[in-house]
Amino acid sequence: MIKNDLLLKALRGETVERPPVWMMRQAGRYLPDFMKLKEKYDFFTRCRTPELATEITVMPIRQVGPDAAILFSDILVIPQAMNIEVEMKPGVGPWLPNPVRTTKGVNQVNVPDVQEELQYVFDAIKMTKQELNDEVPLIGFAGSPWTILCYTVQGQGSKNFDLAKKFCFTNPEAAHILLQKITDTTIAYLKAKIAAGVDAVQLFDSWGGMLSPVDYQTFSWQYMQQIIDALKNEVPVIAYGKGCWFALKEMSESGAAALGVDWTCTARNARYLSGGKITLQGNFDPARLYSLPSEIKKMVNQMINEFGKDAYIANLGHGILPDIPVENARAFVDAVKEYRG
Ligand SMILES: Cc1c2[nH]c(c1CCC(=O)O)Cc1[nH]c(c(CCC(=O)O)c1C)Cc1[nH]c(c(CCC(=O)O)c1C)Cc1[nH]c(c(C)c1CCC(=O)O)C2
Repeated sequence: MIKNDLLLKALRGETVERPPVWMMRQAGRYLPDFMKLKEKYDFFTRCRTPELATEITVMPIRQVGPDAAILFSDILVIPQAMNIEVEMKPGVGPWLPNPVRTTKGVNQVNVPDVQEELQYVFDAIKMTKQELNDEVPLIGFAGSPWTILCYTVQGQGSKNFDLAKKFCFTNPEAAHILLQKITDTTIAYLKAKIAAGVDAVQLFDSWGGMLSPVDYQTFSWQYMQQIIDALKNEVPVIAYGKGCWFALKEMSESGAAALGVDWTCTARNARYLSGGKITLQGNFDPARLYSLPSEIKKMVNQMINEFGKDAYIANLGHGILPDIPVENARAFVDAVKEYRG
């Protein structure tokens, strides 16, 4: 049904002529047209207006040419829907004026009716699917419960999420109640995204690597696993954990269709740790897109040779940086498309 189904083939582990390619955060600030819209509408207006979310989602498809679209939205629409105020402050990033740091605070957090609170996301998916006209698949996403807890407790971005960890380690009971509420909301949310038409789902555990391997199991992975269990029979799930190479074995046994890896792990190590069969996604250093296009192309070829063309999705190891020239992003995508072994 979908004309370019390379991503879906790779997620099923089928042989492909070349790997599919997309870029995390591809619907974003390195695109001049995105910056024009940013002048007119604030961040959550862009998320909440299906026409704008659709336009931004399709922008990189037309201007850079990856093999999949990812819906323009944010992982923080989930805490918003759970009755936690979230702002996007220009120059600062996410800002939560009333962070959750007590048992009482956790008790005030809702598990909402997602149809009521997040209908705008499902409308954006339906509109985007129409606009894409089955050219490429559409990826839906959510943050991992741990990564959402990080923002909910810390109240903003952080280098080490010290307050989030302090909360988990001093009040684990409340932390687990909060994580379960986020998990339940996320499952309902992603099921509704699938019903609205997304073809695959990615979980972003952007801050999983902040935890020790033991704490990762306790505070992050068990909740990721619940989400994967709930969705894996409906669409392929990609589990991305930044800095989580130590968990690749467990992740490979989870029922996820693919695992995202960052640039600190070699392809050989990632294949070894994940058992050699499961599809892997990654792992170009986003800062390497500052290199000249000719060098980017060389490095991309090397990356594909190391991962192998099958059971592989070419991507960055984390989101694209805001000041990357569009032609460098295009060099990355083109290099994968030109790959011939
Ligand atoms: C941690 C996280 C967030 N949001 C997200 C994550 C997980 C991925 C990752 O780790 O990068 C996920 C996300 N955020 C956005 C998308 C859209 C789809 C895509 O292109 O991948 C996705 C998948 C749009 C966005 N989300 C945001 C922007 C930029 C702000 C803007 O346009 O005003 C975009 C395009 C804002 C945002 N939202 C968040 C942060 C930290 C920021 C600020 C970033 C910064 O200012 O450098 C939280």
